[in-house]
Amino acid sequence: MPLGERAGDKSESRYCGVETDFNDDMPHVLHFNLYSGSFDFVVAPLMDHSYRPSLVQKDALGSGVLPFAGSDLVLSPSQWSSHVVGKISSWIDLDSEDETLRIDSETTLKQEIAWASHLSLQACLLPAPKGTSCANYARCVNQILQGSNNMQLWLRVPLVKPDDDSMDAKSVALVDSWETWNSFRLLCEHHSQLSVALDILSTLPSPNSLGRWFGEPVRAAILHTDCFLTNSHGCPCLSKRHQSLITGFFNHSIQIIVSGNSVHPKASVDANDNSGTNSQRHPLRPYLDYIGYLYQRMDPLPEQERFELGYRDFLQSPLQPLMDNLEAQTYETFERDAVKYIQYQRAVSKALLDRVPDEEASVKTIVLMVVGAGRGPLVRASLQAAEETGRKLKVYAVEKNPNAVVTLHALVKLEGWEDTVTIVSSDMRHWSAPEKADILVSELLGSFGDNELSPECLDGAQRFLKQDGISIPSSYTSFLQPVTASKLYNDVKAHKDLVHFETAYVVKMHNVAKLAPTQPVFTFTHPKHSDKEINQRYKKLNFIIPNDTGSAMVHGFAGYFDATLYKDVHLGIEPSTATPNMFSWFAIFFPLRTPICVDPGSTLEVHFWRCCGSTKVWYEWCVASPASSPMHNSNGRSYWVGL
Ligand SMILES: C[S@@+](CC[C@H](N)C(=O)[O-])C[C@H]1O[C@@H](n2cnc3c(N)ncnc32)[C@H](O)[C@@H]1O
Repeated sequence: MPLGERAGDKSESRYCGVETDFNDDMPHVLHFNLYSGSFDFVVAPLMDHSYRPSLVQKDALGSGVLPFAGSDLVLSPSQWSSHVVGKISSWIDLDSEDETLRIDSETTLKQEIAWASHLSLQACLLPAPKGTSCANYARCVNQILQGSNNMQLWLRVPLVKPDDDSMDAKSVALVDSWETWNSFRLLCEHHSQLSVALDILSTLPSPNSLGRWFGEPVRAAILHTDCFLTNSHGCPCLSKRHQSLITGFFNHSIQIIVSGNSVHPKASVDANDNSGTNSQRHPLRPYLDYIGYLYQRMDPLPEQERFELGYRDFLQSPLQPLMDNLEAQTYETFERDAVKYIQYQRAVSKALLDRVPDEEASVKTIVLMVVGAGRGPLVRASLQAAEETGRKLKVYAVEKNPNAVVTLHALVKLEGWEDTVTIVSSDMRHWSAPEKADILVSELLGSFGDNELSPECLDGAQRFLKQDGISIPSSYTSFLQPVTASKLYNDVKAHKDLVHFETAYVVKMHNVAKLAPTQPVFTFTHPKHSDKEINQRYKKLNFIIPNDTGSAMVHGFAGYFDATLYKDVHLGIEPSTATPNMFSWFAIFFPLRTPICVDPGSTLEVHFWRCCGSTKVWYEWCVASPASSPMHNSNGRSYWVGL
C-alpha cells in the first residue's frame, strides 16, 4: 500500500520497502512484511548467507550444482517483480586480496544477478564496495550491465562525508562516499541502469554535500532504525534535518527502505490490539507509519507544478520562432501565463505615465508598436495599460507568422479595436513603417534571453523607434550555473552522436544539483545607442564550488534569463529573482561532452561565446579548468538559430 496520498495530490504516491534477512520461505517473507507490515516491497537476500561457491561439492558428473535458492514457483511472476528487490550477498568482496574470496565473490554476484533476472526482478541492491579500490567490482558489474535486460542495479553507499564538522568519530576513517560512487560509475561509463541506494545514518553531512546527490541517479534511501529519535509518546521520529532530507527524497521520487531492528519496542504494541497477544504487529510498523506521516503532511504540489510533472527532466529542442512559424497550441500555452502579461501591462503603464504628463493625457496620442504580436496578448495588455492610465494609444501589431495574423484580425474585429489597432503582416526587420513609435513592445525572449534572436529582430525594429523612444524590454541578461544532471547527461548520451552533445535544450530541471550560484553572461540593451554595437559576445566565468560540497560532477550548465521590461518592472527565471508563478519558460541546459569532476573549493573556468553569421546565430562553449573540455559547437556545426 503506498504511503498514502500527499495532501490534495492524487497524482503521486510513494512506496516504502523493508530490508529483510534471508529466509527461503519467501511467501512468508512477503506475507509478514506486505500484509502484516503494510510495506510495499521487500529487499531480500536471494541466497543463504553461508553459501560459498568454492565450498559447493561438484556432483558426480562434475557439473556445477546450484543449491543457492528455492524455486521460482514459490511466488507468482508479478509478486517477484513488483514486491521483491534482490539483495546481493553482502559478504562479497570483488577487490579482495584473498583470491578465493575474490573469485567466490565474482561467481556469487553473477549467479545472483542471473537468478534475479530469471525472476524478472526490477532491481537488485549491490553491497557497498569494501575498500577504496573497486575496479574489479566495477568490471564485473559492467560486464553484467552490458548483457543485462532492464534490471536496475542499485549500488549501496553510506551517506557519509568526512572532514565535516558534523561527522562523528566512527566515520572519520571513511572516504566521502560520493567519491566511491563516482569512481564506480565512471568505470561503468555512466551506465543508465546503474544507480545509487544511500544508507542514511544518524549523522548527516553538510546541506551542500547532500545537495549533490539530487543530481545523481539515487533510487532508494535506506533508513536505519537507529537514525530515529523518540518522541514524547515513545514513538519513533526524525530530527529536523532528517525530516527535510526525507521530504527531499519524496520530491525526487526516491523510495524509502526501512532497515534494522526495532529500537522502539513500546511503539510496536498496537494501540488497537486489546487481546494482549499482539502477535501480528510488525515490529517496524511504527517507522513506516512515521514515514507515511511525513509524506502526507507535505504541502500539495501547486496545480501548475502538477501539470508540469511530465516535463520534469525531459529534453526539448528550443523554439525557433524566427525561422519557424509557431503553432496554435504553442501560442495557447504562452497565453495561459497571466503573470507575464501582468508584468508587461505594468511596464507599459509606467512608460505611458512617464511619456505623457496628466495635462496632456487627453490630447497626446502615443504610437505603440507590438513587434512579434503573435495572437495579440501584448496588444491587449497595452490597451489595458492605456485604459488604466487614461492615456490615448495608437497601436501597430507587427507579426511575421501569417497564421497568427489571421487570429489577430479576428481578435481586432471581435473586440472592436479597428480604430486603434493596425495589423501589419511583416517581418519587423523589413517593414517600412509609416511613422515612428514612441514605445516598442516585444517578447522575443528565449530561456537564455537572447537565444530566440531578440537582439537581431530589435536591431531591425529600432529603425522605426523615435530617437527618444522606449523599448520594452529595455534589457535582458542571460545567467549560467554548473549542474550535476546525470539523467539529462544520459538522455543526451543515448543519442550516440556529437550533435546532441553540442545542442542546448529547454528543460524543466528537477533531478539536478546546482553546484554554485548563477553568474550573468550576456546583456543586451534596447534601444542601442550606436550602430557599432555588435551582437557577438564572449564571457569567461569562474565558478567556485563551495568547500563543504565535496567533489562533484559537472554534466553541463543550467541557463536562465532576467529581463528589465521598464525601470523596476522585471520578468525572468533566474532562480534567485524569478518572477513568481510565471511558467512560460523552463531553464536551458548546455551539456558537456565529457562530464568534469570538480574538487571542493576549486574553480571551474568556463568560456561562452555568442557568434553571429549571415544566416545564423550560435553559441560555442568549453571548460578550461580544472580540465579542458573540447570546444563545443564550433562554427555552429551542431546547433544554431536561423536568422
Ligand atoms: C515568443 S512569441 C510571443 C508572441 C506574443 N507576443 C505573446 O506574448 O504571446 C514571439 C512572436 O514574435 C514573432 N516574431 C519573431 N520574429 C519576428 C520578426 N522578425 N518579425 C515579426 N514577428 C516576429 C513570432 O512569429 C511570434 O509570434
